[in-house]
Amino acid sequence: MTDPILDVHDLSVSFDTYEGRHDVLNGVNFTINEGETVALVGETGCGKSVTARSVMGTLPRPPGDITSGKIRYHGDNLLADEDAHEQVKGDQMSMIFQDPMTYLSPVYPVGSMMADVATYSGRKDVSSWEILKSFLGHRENAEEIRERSIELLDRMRIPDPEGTLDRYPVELSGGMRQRVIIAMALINEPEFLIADEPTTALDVTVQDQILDLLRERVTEQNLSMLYITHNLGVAREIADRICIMYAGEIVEVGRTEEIFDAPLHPYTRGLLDSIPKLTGFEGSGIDGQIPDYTNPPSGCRFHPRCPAVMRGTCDMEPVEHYAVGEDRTVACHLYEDGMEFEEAAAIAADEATYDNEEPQPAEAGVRSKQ
Ligand SMILES: Nc1ncnc2c1ncn2[C@@H]1O[C@H](COP(=O)(O)OP(=O)(O)OP(=O)(O)O)[C@@H](O)[C@H]1O
Ligand code: NI
Repeated sequence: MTDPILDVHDLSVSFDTYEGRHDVLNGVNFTINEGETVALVGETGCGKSVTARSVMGTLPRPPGDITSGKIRYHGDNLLADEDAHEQVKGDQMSMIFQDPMTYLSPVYPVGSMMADVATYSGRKDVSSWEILKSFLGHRENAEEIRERSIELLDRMRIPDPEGTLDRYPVELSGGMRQRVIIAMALINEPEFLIADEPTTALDVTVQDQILDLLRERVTEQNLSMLYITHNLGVAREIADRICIMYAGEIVEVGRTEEIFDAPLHPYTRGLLDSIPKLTGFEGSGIDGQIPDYTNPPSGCRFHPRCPAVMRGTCDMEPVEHYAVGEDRTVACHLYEDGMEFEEAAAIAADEATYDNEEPQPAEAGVRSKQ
C-alpha cells in the first residue's frame, strides 16, 4: 500500500476564551489514502470544522492553539513549516466551506470570482500591478481561465454555464450556488479536497444531486477527499471509510460498510440507532449532549453518556485506539486485549459480553446524563 496523502497524528487543539481554556481536539488520528474519500462524522460541536481548519491552515490562532500533533501531507509535517503549509494549501488543497454565503462575495459575478481563485489562489505575494492589470481586464490567460470556468460549470450540470459567469450569487438557487462553490474549489485542479457539510442547507433531492456530482469529480480527477458531515446517511453515500468523532476524539474508524454492518463503539451504535430506517437497528439514540470542553470528562470522554459504561474503568482510565480486524480501530475499553473482529462484532450486536462481565448501564451519579 502506498503512503497516505494525509496523516493526521495526535492532533490536539485548545481555544482560549473569556470563559477559560477549551480543550477541544484531544489526540485526533486519521489517515486518507490517495484517491480515497474519508468522512468525518459526529454531532454538532464535536470538532469537525476545527480539524478541517487545522489541516487547511486556516485555524484562527489565537484563540486557537495547536498544542500537539503532526499533519503530514505526502509525508511532510505541515505544522512544522508554515511556508510549506501555505504552499500546499495554495497548490494542492482546496476547501468547500460550511456556509457558502460567507465564501461568495455578493458584489462580484460568478465568473470574476472564479477567475480570482484561478489567478491568485495560493499566492501571498500578489503585486498591486497584477491587481490593477486584472482590474483593467488584462488578466493573463483570461480567456483560458474563462474556458476552464465554463467547462467546470458545465461539468457541474449548471444550465447555461456561460450566462452563469455574469450572474451574482444572490441570483442563484441554493443548489446552483453550491455547484458554483464546488466548481470554484476545483478550478485549480487540487489533489486534495475538504468538503465541510456542503449539502446541509439543501433539500434531500438537491443534496443527492450534489453528492453524485462530487463523486463524479472525485473519480474523474482522482481526488482525495475529507468529507465532513453530521449525517451518517450522507457519509454512507460518499465515503470509502468513516471516522466517527465524539467530543474532539476519533472514537471509531472503519470501512463504510463495516461501520454500518457492525458498529463497534457505543457512540456509533447510538448514532445509527437514531436513523433506524437506514440500518435496521432499533434503539433510542443517545441521551445527553457533548461535554463542556473547559472541563472534559476524565477517562473516556463519552463515558457520561455511554449505555455500556464500566465504572472504575471508563471514567478513570484514558482510552486507547484498539485495532480490531483490518483497517478498523475503536477507542473503547470494551475492546481492549486484541479482540478478533468477529468477537467484537458479536459484542457490538449484544450477542456476547466482554469477559463475562455485563456492561453496567449508566446511572445518575456516574456523571449524570442531562
Ligand atoms: N474560534 C473559536 N473560538 C473559540 N472556540 C471555538 C472556536 N472555534 C471552535 N471552537 C470550539 O470548538 C468546538 C468545536 O467546533 P467545530 O466548529 O469544530 O464543531 P463542528 O463539529 O464542526 O460542529 P458543526 O457540526 O456545528 O459545524 C466548539 O464547540 C467550540 O467550543
Ligand atoms: Ni462545523
